[in-house]
Amino acid sequence: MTIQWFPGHMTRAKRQIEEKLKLIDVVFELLDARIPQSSRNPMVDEITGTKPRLVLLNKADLADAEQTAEWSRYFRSKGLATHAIDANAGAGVKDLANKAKELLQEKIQRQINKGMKPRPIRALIIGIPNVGKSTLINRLAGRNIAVTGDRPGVTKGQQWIRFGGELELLDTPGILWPKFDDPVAGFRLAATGAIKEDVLHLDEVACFVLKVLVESYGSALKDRYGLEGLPSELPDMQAAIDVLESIGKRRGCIVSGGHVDYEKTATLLLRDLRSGKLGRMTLESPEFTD
Ligand SMILES: Nc1nc2c(ncn2[C@@H]2O[C@H](COP(=O)(O)OP(=O)(O)OP(=O)(O)O)[C@@H](O)[C@H]2O)c(=O)[nH]1
Repeated sequence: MTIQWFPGHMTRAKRQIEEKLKLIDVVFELLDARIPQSSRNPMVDEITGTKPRLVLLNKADLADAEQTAEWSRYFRSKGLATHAIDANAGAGVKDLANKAKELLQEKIQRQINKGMKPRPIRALIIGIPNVGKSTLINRLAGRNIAVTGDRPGVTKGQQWIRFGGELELLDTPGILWPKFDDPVAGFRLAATGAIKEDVLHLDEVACFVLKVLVESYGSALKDRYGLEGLPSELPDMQAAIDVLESIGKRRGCIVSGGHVDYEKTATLLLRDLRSGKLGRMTLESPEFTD
């Protein structure tokens, strides 16, 4: 679901997360592994403060594995522990308790030294819309539980979900707003489906995607649509439209008069990208973000 964010919403969302932080030991910051920087809330450091945090690169099954490794190195260089997961299929999810334990080692050791039995670690999942918060909560819970009531401004009784004997999770995630002020981040968010398609023009999003794909994943693009003579980069919008047109022709996205239906072609391209049919792809690299 995409929420329209206004300053009032942001303040409320921030306050709601700050309330939840009082209850927990560790934050699981969920990012989309295909766009780790663009799917990051711009105020997350400020909001989470000194609370121990684990960055989870979700949808890793759709991302370029080499790039995910690069991003993990990047976050580690910033002092943030990172772990790649696929909340849908469950890959990496069972390691979460151990990862959280590693982060809280000193605190746990102090409890043991005092002769106390360490209690389960309490965690909160936070992230922007569509990043996979509910999917991860449901996977950890081992069943579908309702979390949709936790929209900013909607209050709901909170419960703990037990995962094994060592981890407890708040059943309502913290919802953060995505980046708005950076137009390129906006295109990346639209490309992966994190923001609604009617916010940005579909064909513009498709042209943005094509530019990235031609430059980084040209052979996958060629193979998928049987394209010939694909350039190694797209210097301008017209060059991207030309590729979109070739795809439209190859896929029979034609309207009366024999013209290419750009919207239909753009929809097809974005559907293929989001479902992984084009292969595993990451749309931004860490070296460009600092
Ligand atoms: N391929 C893949 N898809 C995923 C993964 N995690 C979540 N999804 C899909 O991403 C979409 C959004 O997941 P949700 O769990 O609803 O995301 P959310 O963060 O709770 O979204 P909001 O309710 O809008 O805040 C769904 O179609 C999920 O099936 C993953 O690791 N891999």
